[in-house]
Amino acid sequence: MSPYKKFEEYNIDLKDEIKDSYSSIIKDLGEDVTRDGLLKTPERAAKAMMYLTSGYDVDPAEILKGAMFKEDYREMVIVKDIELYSLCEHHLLPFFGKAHIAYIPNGSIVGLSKLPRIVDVFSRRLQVQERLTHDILECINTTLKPEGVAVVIEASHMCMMMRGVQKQNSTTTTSGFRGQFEKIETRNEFLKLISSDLS
Ligand SMILES: Nc1nc2c(ncn2[C@@H]2O[C@H](COP(=O)(O)OP(=O)(O)OP(=O)(O)O)[C@@H](O)[C@H]2O)c(=O)[nH]1
Ligand SMILES: [Zn+2]
Repeated sequence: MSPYKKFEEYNIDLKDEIKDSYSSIIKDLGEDVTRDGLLKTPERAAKAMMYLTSGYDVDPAEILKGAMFKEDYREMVIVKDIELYSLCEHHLLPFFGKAHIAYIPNGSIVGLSKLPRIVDVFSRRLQVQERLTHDILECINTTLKPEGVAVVIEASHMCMMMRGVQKQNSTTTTSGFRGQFEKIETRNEFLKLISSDLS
């Protein structure tokens, strides 16, 4: 049996060490952990953090493998505007935005929902945006073995908004391209399609 859990099966088993650590942090901030509003906060915060990092327990390749279908469609498939929420590994503050994914099948297509699912798995780990982009790209490339794969992520980082340089409107774009998307025409077609509003 796979050692990995599906998110649906992920029933957070509270770790007392994490709860106790949050309790110490709150105390060290000068707060009274015994006051009514804070009494359950260490437990809530621990559960929230455990959920937000639950992607370590899930194997994203298994998610893709579970819904691969033989199909002779060899055009570009794009799933765009996939919302994502992750945690920056430097400050443990959220970064959030959108992922756009495309691939060109090579005999197999993948269930569409599985692409947002792997975005969630890799996002629910301590990340930097560059590695998140690369993780998604490589997972699709090595598991599905498509003719090509492209990933673009646009995100805002709370560590640059709430603190530090305090820039509210800057966004960061990262991208990765493999196979056919290394060709400029294919890459441009993808970039044009993700920036257009076809509705
Ligand atoms: N490349 C990259 N950097 C990130 C990401 N998330 C946060 N950072 C940056 O990580 C860097 C950490 O730099 P440090 O100088 O060690 O930390 P700091 O003193 O808190 O930096 P400031 O945010 O500039 O105040 C900062 O420049 C952050 O903007 C990310 O996803 N990718
Ligand atoms: Zn940060």
